[in-house]
Amino acid sequence: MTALGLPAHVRACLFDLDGVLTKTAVVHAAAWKEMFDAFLARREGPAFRPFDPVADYDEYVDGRPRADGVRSFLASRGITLPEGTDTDPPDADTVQGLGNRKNLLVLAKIRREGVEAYPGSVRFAEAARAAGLRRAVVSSSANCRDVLAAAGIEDLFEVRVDGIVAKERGLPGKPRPDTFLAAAEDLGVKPAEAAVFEDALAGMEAGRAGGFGFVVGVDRVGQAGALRRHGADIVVDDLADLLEDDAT
Ligand SMILES: O=P(O)(O)OC[C@H]1O[C@@H](O)[C@H](O)[C@@H](O)[C@@H]1O
Repeated sequence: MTALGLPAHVRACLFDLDGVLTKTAVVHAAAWKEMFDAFLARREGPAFRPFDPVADYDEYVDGRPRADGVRSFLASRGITLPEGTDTDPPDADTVQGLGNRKNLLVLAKIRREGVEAYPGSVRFAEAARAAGLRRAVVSSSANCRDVLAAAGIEDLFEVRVDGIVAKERGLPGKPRPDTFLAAAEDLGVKPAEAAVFEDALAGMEAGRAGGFGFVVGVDRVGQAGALRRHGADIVVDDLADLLEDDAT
């Protein structure tokens, strides 16, 4: 293990964004809940079963590209909607319309509340840079670039593979490993030389499926066991826990 708490063969770090670098997983979860609950109430009446912002979010939505999250949660309730197109208005009951509605809610929340980076993640990424490790952000979010900029941390990363880049390159999102593999390739390292940092179960699966050198589960919500079952080699509460000078 190195001073960064990583195996010696690791030459690059591939960081998820929401919930790993920035405190935005809860913002996404709240926006998903607001959108799905309004949709379910309209469709099923007042006795509808609400979206659970922990269990449903983790299982069906977290870490996946936006439209995949819509489809996957609706499928869990036995609902299929027409796909629509990405220009659908936010009141259209299509997969894309629901996704657009949720995105407006996320953007409004981010505008209102701003974006904060986790201080421990910033210190870890700075330590990785100082140690000569390559660094990428790998996020399903189409808002990744704006969130990095709002948190003031975009300069810490050499490569960004996000929802927009994935769409341009035709890469399937997490839980498939393709976006992480593309980031490793862009950084010039083999998957076995890269460590993946993820808080989402879908991200863990992507890390395992891609044959990466080390998979770090970041547990912000008390799901360490599930992260391990989905592929984490190690689980930490915060990236600062990996730094030698923070070890107790
Ligand atoms: O809707 P966006 O910003 O493109 O993000 C897609 C997904 O990005 C992931 O990073 C989040 O974990 C999900 O909650 C989110 O739905």
